[in-house]
Amino acid sequence: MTDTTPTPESSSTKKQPPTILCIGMAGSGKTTFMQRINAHLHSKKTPPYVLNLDPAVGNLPFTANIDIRDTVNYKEVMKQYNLGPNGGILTSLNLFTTKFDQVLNFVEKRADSVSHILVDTPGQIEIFTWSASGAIITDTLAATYPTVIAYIIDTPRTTSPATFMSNMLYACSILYKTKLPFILVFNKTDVVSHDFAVEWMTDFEKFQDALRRDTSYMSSLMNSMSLVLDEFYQHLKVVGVSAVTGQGIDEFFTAVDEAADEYEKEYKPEIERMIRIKVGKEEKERQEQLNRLMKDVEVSKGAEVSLEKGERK
Ligand SMILES: Nc1nc2c(ncn2[C@@H]2O[C@H](COP(=O)(O)OP(=O)(O)OP(=O)(O)O)[C@@H](O)[C@H]2O)c(=O)[nH]1
Repeated sequence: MTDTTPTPESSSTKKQPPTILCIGMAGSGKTTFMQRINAHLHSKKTPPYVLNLDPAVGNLPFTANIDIRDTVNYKEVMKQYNLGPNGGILTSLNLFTTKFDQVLNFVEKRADSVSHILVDTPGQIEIFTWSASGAIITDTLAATYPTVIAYIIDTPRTTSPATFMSNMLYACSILYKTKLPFILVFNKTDVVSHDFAVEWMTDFEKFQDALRRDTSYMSSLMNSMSLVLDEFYQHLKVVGVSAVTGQGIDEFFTAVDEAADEYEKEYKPEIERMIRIKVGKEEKERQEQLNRLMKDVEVSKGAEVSLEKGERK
């Protein structure tokens, strides 16, 4: 019988489908965007594999291959653990994460036949971005698949320099936390074009002008922070889309392809290096434990320990 277990080399050279993690503030249009990109891939006859990680979503306008709601009922979790809505969502995500190895097995079985893996995250952004389970899910997916963050922004609600800046700072914190290729998706461009945002990101003076016009108490704080963000913008891809009309979706997928290439060239070697360090550390600890055990055996001169005295009759 031949052994079909993939070696680390064969699995790392196999082309894996890019994973798109959709993250965004409540109401930014994540679910509508997921519906749009899912429909787009189906229309191209390159269907994706879809995961829904939002336990509180009422009506999902697309079919998810794996839906957290099939595993945990967040209203029951709220009752059982006496929690409010956010605690209920977080606990449901934690419970689901304990089974994530099984989820990965399902994904792996289909990885050869799907074009992308799409992941919708809970509406309350911090539940995914600042929780241990969110980090475990992100890191586990990113260890195998070229994983890309699609950060969805509600463009019409980001036109003031203050909201724009807070949104960018939030995106910046997610970029540095996940250390993954990042696409800023300016959604709802059917209502307001994202040109102002591109201008602010590429021309520092233009953003400074906008800040000067903004007389809110935050403007001096933002003035200094905008200098920091200039460096952050270098690491981003920016696209404007409308999840409702479908405009900009082709550009979004071009950005995903580029981000997936970036993952292979820059991020994957770093992720593999971190995994090697972790495995090396575990191996060292195991070896130390073994050495301690061998020492104990030496001290007792290998004499057998009688269990008879300790047995209760
Ligand atoms: N005009 C316009 N409206 C949009 C677009 N995308 C989403 N919306 C609307 O924005 C609202 C929020 O969209 P959702 O897809 O539910 O947003 P969400 O981020 O999943 O919201 P949560 O469930 O709170 O996480 C809905 O009323 C959508 O119809 C868009 O591209 N253009």
